[in-house]
Amino acid sequence: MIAFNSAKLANGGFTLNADLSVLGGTCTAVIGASGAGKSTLLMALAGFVPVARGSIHVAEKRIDDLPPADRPVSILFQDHNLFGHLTVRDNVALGLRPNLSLSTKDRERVDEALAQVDLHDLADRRPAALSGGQQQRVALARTLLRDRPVLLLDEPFAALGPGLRLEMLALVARLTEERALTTLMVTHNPEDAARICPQAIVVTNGHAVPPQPTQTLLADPPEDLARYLGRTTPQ
Ligand SMILES: Nc1ncnc2c1ncn2[C@@H]1O[C@H](COP(=O)(O)OP(=O)(O)OP(=O)(O)O)[C@@H](O)[C@H]1O
Repeated sequence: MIAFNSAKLANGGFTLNADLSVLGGTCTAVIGASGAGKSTLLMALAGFVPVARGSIHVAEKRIDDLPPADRPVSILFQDHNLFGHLTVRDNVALGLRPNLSLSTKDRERVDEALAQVDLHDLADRRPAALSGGQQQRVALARTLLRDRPVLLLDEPFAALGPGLRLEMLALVARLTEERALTTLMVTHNPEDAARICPQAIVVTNGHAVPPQPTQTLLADPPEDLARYLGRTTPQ
């Protein structure tokens, strides 16, 4: 479980207030207009945006005073930063050992992560010989190897076609359940949010609003969310 306690997040000159908690073991969407502060919320959890007031707890433990590397968090971005000269297996192994010096046990864990994202048959290929969706799965396997209980996804599948996007969403939903992860997913696509996230946080007017049921929110959105979703009728 994640809790932002009367937190004021200071991203340069931009401030976001968050006083909310997120259920563990499930996927929660983060939605709102461009520039509203969705990435700011995720980056504060990961330790790249400072908390000027209040605190952040994960599973009852205060984390906002920890350096990024010590936080129970891993992040997947849209730009997955794979290394072109390394095989799929080595790109994944980097999540575990940055110097690629692997023990037998490490190798087993890498193979396990590859199997979880159905990439074991492609482990010896280089990223250029993979589709966009397969590349994103390599990045996801590397993220999973970090074995952190909180998974942050910042518009990870925006560049993928509809079929691959649905495939990746299903994979995230499955891994969230299997590993009892607390997943926060920033998305501009309400259908993606509704598909795998029972609850959604709306970021608007300098505030992250506590999670509400996604279906209800999208069926009857407040005015500014309706405007963002393009559902307002012109006057
Ligand atoms: N380093 C920074 N210094 C000052 N302002 C920043 C910095 N980074 C982001 N901002 C501002 O903070 C606000 C929130 O940015 P953020 O990236 O969190 O929004 P977002 O909701 O994720 O947007 P998008 O959907 O476009 O990715 C924006 O107005 C942005 O211009």
